[in-house]
Amino acid sequence: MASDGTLSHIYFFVNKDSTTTTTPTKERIQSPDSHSLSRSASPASAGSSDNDSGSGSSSSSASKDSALNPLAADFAPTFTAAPPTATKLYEVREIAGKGLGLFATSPIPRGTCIISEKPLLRISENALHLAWGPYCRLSNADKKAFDALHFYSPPHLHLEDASRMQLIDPTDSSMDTEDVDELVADQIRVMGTFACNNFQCGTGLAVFATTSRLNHSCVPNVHHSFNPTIGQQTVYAVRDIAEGEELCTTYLGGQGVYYVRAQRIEILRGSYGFTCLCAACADVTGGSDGRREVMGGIAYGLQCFQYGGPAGVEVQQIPYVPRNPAEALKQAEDLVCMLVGEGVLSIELCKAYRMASMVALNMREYERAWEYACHEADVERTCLGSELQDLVRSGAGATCWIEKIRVALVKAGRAPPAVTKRGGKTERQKAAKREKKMRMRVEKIAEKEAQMKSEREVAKEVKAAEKRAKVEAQREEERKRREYDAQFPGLKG
Ligand SMILES: C[S@@+](CC[C@H](N)C(=O)[O-])C[C@H]1O[C@@H](n2cnc3c(N)ncnc32)[C@H](O)[C@@H]1O
Repeated sequence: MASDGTLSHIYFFVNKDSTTTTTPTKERIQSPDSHSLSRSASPASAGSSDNDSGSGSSSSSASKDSALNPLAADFAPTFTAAPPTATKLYEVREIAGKGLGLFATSPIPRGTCIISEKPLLRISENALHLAWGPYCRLSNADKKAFDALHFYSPPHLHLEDASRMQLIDPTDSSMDTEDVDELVADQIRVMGTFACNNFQCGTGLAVFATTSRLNHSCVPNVHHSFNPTIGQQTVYAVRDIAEGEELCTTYLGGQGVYYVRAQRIEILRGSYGFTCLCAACADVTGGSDGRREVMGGIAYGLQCFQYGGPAGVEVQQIPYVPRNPAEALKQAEDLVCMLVGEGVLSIELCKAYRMASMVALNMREYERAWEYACHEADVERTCLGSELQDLVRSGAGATCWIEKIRVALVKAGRAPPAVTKRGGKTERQKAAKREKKMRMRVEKIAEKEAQMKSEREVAKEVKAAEKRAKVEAQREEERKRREYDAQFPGLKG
């Protein structure tokens, strides 16, 4: 299921070397996700995990402002932990066409920890066929919670074959056919349930009593991840959520945000058996697809600019690779605006801010580097909370990046900007102006992209018409030749 992997590798950009066979993707964008799926078994007993510890709002108006105004200068990172509360912020409800889902029982501010829970059943990656053993060792209560989860058997996993090949000893004559069939059916149920409900959990995969009730949206309002520091799966609100709103995460983590609708439909149907009807998928104007294509292109282009392209490929041949640092900075800023415009507010947004900050630092634009790093830290805290010691240890988190910028500033003989100062009116006006400019630039890019797309379509049409005309002409010639042959049979040949 959707994954950013462990927290410690969330900051890697598009992985140009890895390939997965489960996820049909554009060649340049690879997904590390494992996709899996299912169907509702026992709605009544579902979703009430004792492990859940909801927590109250931690969202400050500072983070709210920066969410609405992603490149605004008036941001102050706060890093305050969400105060824990006993109140459960969601309930499990049935929803037409989706089975069960989680719904907000009160308004949930951005950055709130909604779920924090331990895995129900955990296995190594690529070991679905071995899920039966760990399942059998579950306590009765956990087995009941697992059995209540949705079941789906993705055709490409061939669960029956996997069960018969892996788990049955063909020489065991003590088992009659009925026993074997029953065991196979049980194993299929366990594998299918695991496949459709699992999330990345450290280096393995795990199913959770509550998180596994989250339905998918390509414009998610929550972010899920496994936090190795606390050993729990956490789910945070990435924007303010209204009471009664369904909580949705994305099953297409990482680069999946850059897939266009057709790609997403293929993956979600194949692995989870449903067709997504979220706002992005319902957008028939092609606007969302256009933006996601451009965003994916920019993200990859920036990665190539910063780290180099694939072996043997001239970087400048790759679309969207910026020609110079100034262009790279503009593109990174555009990417931030487009992600926010598209409602993609989690880790890919962190990465875009990091890229903007890195390019700015290379250009010795220290204040901008600092500002974008602070925005990154804000989004990071919103999605992952504040217990991020593992990120600090690995040096991957935003705070470590901010520290690097601070060192660079000191080396350059400049004082680090004050971080706690909230913006005044003029700052807000400046930020609004800047954002307007950005949006105009983004719209221009999208327009250009749409124009190029329509030109490509026209060219395709013309080519198809030419081909049709050619076939028609050949047919006509053939018809005339046959007519002539019929009239003058003696001259045939
Ligand atoms: C991890 S479970 C989510 C909880 C599930 N709805 C339940 O009843 O337990 C994944 C399954 O939920 C359903 N689902 C998830 N997101 C959906 C969506 N956006 N539209 C329709 N069905 C969805 C699909 O049947 C999918 O296989």
